[in-house]
Amino acid sequence: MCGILGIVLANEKTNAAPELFEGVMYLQHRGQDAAGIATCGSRGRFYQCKGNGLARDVFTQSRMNNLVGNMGITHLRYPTAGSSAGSEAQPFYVNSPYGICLSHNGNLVNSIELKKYLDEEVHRHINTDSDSEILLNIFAAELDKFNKSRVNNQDIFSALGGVMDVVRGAYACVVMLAGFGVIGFRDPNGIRPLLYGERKNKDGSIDYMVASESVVLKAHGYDNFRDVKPGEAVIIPKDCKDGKKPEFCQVVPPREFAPDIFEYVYFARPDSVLDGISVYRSRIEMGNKLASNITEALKKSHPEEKIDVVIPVPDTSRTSAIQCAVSLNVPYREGFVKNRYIGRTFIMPNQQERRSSVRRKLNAMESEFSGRNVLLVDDSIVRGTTSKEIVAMAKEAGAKKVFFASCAPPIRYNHIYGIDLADTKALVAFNKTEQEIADAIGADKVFYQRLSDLVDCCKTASVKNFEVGVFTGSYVTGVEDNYIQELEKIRAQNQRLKDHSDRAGSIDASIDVDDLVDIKPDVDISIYNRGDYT
Ligand SMILES: O=P(O)(O)OC[C@H]1O[C@H](OP(=O)(O)OP(=O)(O)O)[C@H](O)[C@@H]1O
Ligand SMILES: NC(=O)CC[C@H](N)C(=O)O
Ligand SMILES: [Mg+2]
Repeated sequence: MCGILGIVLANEKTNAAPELFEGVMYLQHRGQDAAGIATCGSRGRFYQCKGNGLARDVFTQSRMNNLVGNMGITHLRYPTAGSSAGSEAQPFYVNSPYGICLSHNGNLVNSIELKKYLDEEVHRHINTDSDSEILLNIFAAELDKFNKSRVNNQDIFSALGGVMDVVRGAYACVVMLAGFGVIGFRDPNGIRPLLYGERKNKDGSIDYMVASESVVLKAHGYDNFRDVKPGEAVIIPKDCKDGKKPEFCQVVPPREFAPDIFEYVYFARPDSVLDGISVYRSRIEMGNKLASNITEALKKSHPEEKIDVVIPVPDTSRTSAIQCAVSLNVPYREGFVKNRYIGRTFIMPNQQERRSSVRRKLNAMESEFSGRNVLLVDDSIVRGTTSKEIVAMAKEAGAKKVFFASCAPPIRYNHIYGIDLADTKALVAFNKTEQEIADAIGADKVFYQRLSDLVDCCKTASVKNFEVGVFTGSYVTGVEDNYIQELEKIRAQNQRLKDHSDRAGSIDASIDVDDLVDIKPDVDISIYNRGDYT
């Protein structure tokens, strides 16, 4: 999960950067690790600012002043392949052919094979462990095949067809071609979301936006918006006038349409509508279905007990928890107060930080817990970091019995398209029964949503299937045999590097030579990924 956004403004004299900055503020929840903006000026030159940190820290006023041009793209990163090094912040850039910048949301499951192809067949240099850099170079190599000094829309659509034929996995992308325009495209299964919208100006001209979530489009006055379809691309020319306008093309036939159900469970903002499905309404339904499950299960396991109060685990579960309480006819109380200055803990880069952040983020009010049987409701239990701490805090605050309900079914498999989890052993539900999970997090009982119920909460007449591999272990694109092992290897290597540098204040002499050959600088040092965040 990352946030991506692209804008082309009709007025060629207006800079897109301020609106790109405003826009990423609506997508920050999709990635807290790194942020980047690239714009393109009237002479076809790119301007870029990217680095580790939240958008508001990376995009300072002085850096923004350098970003000129009426079109641009952005990225908010939650690293899911490679590492969180500054050199892997996006957008990525290649100078040949034509000058291309790319922002990518998703993961490529055949990145190892693609990297080999780039090296051995088309001789392109890959400078990081990011699969997004691979994707950019595959697109560049496809465009190169035309061997033209200038490409047209048809060439770009054909090149994207070539990309979609060889690349497997999840990818929603915004791309900027120097002096040409902004391109949006979505993988043939539509795993990650992408929307397109138009905003009419007073003089009749039109601005265009492509973004990960509808909330950005809506907030910026873009209407007439729609989802990019699986396997579809849109090209927005840099100068939409004199009859020039965006062009859509179904570049490859769509495959099984399977948006990631985790967008509805956790990733997306509740006020977004993705693929015609309201995230908010789906979460309300999750609360309803969960309540009927709980009533049934509690009757069997604890017939003598009753739930006194429903308490959400802020923030994401709130919508479902309220509805769950209404359905159960039990009072809803905000027993945990959230510190508004702490971000999402799940997408923080390391376990130690995640664990301490849960306590800093949430504080229990004794008055709401003391002497009561509480039902804590969360959207999901993944590593169990949050639930373990939360249950302990509820008990410390005097709760009698603590039941823990999850709006998603048990997560027992990797999420290969967008959660930073290579090791299934890190999942609290891995190889455990529900009672063992309850014991592991210290709860008296856990309640899980059924998968069929979760699908029912989200589906519509036009979207019936979802990517649910995280619950079943079966993924819509399949996975290369060694893909997960390779991700694990890179992660372990990054962790060793980090441990060494944390201990010594810098890389120490005892570090394994194998690690040193792949050192990840915090500050971006490569010329073609040049950042201004120093
Ligand atoms: O089992 P875990 O590994 O702890 O992961 C699950 C938790 O992480 C997320 O919260 P997060 O703090 O990221 O964001 P939120 O404030 O949007 O709920 C999610 O909403 C769960 O609470
Ligand atoms: N979460 C994402 O979409 C990440 C995109 C890409 N795989 C990266 O790690 O940078
Ligand atoms: Mg949460």
